[in-house]
Amino acid sequence: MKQLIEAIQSGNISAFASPAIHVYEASFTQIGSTSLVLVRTEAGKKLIAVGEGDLYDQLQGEIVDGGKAAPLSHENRLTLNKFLPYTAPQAFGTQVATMGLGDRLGIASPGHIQTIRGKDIRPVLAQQSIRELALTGRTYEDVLDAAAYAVLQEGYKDGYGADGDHLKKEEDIEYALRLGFTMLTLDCSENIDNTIESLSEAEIAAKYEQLPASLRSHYEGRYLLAAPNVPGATLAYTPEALKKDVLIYDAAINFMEAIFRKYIVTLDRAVDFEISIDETATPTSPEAHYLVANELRDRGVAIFSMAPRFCGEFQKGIDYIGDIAQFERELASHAAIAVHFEYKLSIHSGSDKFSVFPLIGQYTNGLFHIKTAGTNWLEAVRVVAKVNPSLYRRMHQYAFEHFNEATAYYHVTTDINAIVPLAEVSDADLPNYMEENNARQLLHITYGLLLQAKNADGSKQFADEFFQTLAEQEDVFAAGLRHHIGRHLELLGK
Ligand SMILES: O=C(O)[C@@H](O)[C@H](O)[C@H](O)C(=O)CO
Repeated sequence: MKQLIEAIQSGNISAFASPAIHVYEASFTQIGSTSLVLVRTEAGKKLIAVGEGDLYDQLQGEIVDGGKAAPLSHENRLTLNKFLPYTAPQAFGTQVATMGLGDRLGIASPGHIQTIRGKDIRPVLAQQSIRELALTGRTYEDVLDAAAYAVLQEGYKDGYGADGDHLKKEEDIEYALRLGFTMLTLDCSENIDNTIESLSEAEIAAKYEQLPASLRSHYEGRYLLAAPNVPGATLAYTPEALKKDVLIYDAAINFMEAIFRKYIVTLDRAVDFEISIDETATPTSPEAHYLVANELRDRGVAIFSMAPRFCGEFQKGIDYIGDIAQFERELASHAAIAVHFEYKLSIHSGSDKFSVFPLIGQYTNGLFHIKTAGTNWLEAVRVVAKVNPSLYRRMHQYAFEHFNEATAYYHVTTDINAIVPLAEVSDADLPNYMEENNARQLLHITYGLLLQAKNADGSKQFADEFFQTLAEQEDVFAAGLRHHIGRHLELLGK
């Protein structure tokens, strides 16, 4: 360590070389009289600080050879945020394309930064839903810590976001905001009445008539007397369709407004407020999208992005399923509506939707928000399949045996019996599972079960070996992300 300390003191860390210590040269930073670098040793990653001053004094660590070796702790991350503002998340607003790069493991962000750096799009590195936290056993503190240290490690100073994703409960919104999350994705699925879809026209009319007359005349006056004029959007309301949309979305619109007034308007900082109506059984027609957006604008609710549920299937970790011509027609209207109301269209379950990425880039004019998460986990699984076949086989088999349990969390149409049996696949061919939709979804939605699985003695059945493998293959994992997420960006026109 002494030679490293001397190299840092001289500001010439590129001259330092050691088989036991990998220095992330891009992390080298000088603040006042403190010099700082992030390194990887056999014992894991740590900060090495040299010099004196507030930053040096406030970092918690042990003195080694005249310098300070500090853990990548939550407390030290908060200190770094104070002295290195670029390590704290920021809101981006509606005028720059953004990409959610959900990292369920806390080790993918370096590869994400290497992929996105220099492109006309900004990363939301700290994106996790409460569902993901529950399944991985992580906290939002963990998510922010991992993203901030990755930003330091890569010396990335173009800004990153932190998205409290698919938040339904006020306590979760308060939790994310308290920690400084800069994006909130309000999941309105529990306020959207999907039961309306199964009613007959007569039942819908009868239910609609039970609404207050003032509410009915409000909607009828705004949407039936004249078709909305949104350049690029094809919108036509019929009395029957309007009644259905009012019954499906009115309560959700009230929920959106209530959360906006209670949590967003009262903030002393910018937060990107996203409305998510994608995780519902009801596809969002362009007319329904316009109705929700128009009501929000007239209530003074300003949003950063809206995530409709598109026609067809945006399932996890695999390409679009559906009629691409219909998707294109409706996408044109959805994108035009977003432009009209001055927010970005948000594409959830954006992982691997390669067949429609060019359309999304085209119709949004490159101004969109897209979310990925599962595909980043699957790139880690791909690395394991390549370098640790025994572990992959055990994980695959466990996922197969527990698949039905995982379908409680994610909507998929996977046929696990179509997956080639492990016994018929050589070690060399295991990575090919990541090219097959059913296997991708098998390994995708069971991530929580796999990471939390325990042996009889309480030890982790896979997680420790999984993370050790990924730590040994850090560069392979980053290269895989650069390739795979790079393909996403290329097809999106970035
Ligand atoms: O798995 C989750 O809960 C999230 O990744 C969620 O699916 C996210 O909003 C998303 O769409 C990622 O593609």
